[in-house]
Amino acid sequence: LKGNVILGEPRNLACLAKTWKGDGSSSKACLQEINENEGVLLTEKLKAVDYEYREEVHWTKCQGLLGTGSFGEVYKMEDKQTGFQCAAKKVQVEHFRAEELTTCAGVTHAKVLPLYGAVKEGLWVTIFMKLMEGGSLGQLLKQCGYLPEDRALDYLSQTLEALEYLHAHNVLHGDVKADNVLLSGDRSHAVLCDFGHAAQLHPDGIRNCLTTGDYVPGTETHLAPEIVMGKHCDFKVDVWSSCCMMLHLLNGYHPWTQYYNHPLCLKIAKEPPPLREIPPSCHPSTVQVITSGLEKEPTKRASAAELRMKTCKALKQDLILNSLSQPFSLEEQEQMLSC
Ligand SMILES: N#Cc1cccc(-c2csc(Nc3cc(F)ccc3O)n2)c1
Repeated sequence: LKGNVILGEPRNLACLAKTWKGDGSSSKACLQEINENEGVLLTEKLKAVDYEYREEVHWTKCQGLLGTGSFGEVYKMEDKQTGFQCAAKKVQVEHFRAEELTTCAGVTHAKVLPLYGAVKEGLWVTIFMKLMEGGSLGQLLKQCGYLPEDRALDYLSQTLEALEYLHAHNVLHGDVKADNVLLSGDRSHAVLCDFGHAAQLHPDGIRNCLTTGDYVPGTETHLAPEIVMGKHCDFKVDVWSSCCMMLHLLNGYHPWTQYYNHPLCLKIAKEPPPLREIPPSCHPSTVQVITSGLEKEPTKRASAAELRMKTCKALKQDLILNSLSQPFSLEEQEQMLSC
């Protein structure tokens, strides 16, 4: 069995990933394809052996399912040689989008989940990422129902930090939601993950239409009006989604779902923004944040950078007014005030 798995650089992974386009699953699924093993590992902690990196041979899943990502399930895995553990998402080749890797391969930012590499083995692509002990924000929400206002603001602020960086690098995430925000063990740090719906926008500012080509829209309840109307889209679609996530964090349910049945896209296009879903208990500065991010007209909508500033101001207001009631550690309060 020959393999072609190397220790390499993000750019090597980005160009190899483009050859993994889904059409391999058509006529070319010959025997050679089934046993093919190629990829790029970006860290020494994952070690290929004689250019091979195969499941059960060089790495193995440990414990159960961590979660479900876009187009594939996520497992905790262990490298058999080094004992290093990380997260791994297995995607069938025909559902694999090269953008999942090309958009985030070269990205290093404190609020974006680090990529450790990706390997194709037969008809499967496995993507390796840093393990986040705290699980996803979506899982935290399922456990505790909904979040207090300042915790929600803090996670929104960290998500907007990631979006600010990605947008500055012409990357649109495309599926911002609580399930794609992962937490550190103590749940104080949040990182954005899962670039399965990401797109690289051309910096010349011409807005792209996301409903053409192989683009698969993100989560319906979080889709911006311009996407459901098939209009040209830009980074502002992520800002809209981040405020849909904020409503989800505060209420414990996705926007629109308490008022309408599926398909929701017609309502998202026709109805005013779901501002009535902002809890009445929210501080005016928090209302202002969500209102600025849920502007239907993208040109009027706040950018990720602008919304992060507003979120930080709201946090400071909230913290000062509520500092006694929230059981935040002093370190956490300092972290929030520093944002
Ligand atoms: N660690 C971890 C962990 C725990 C729970 C959910 C997730 C999760 C949700 S989407 C997600 N995507 C993802 C995970 C990978 F390992 C590699 C590529 C991915 O797109 N992961 C990760």
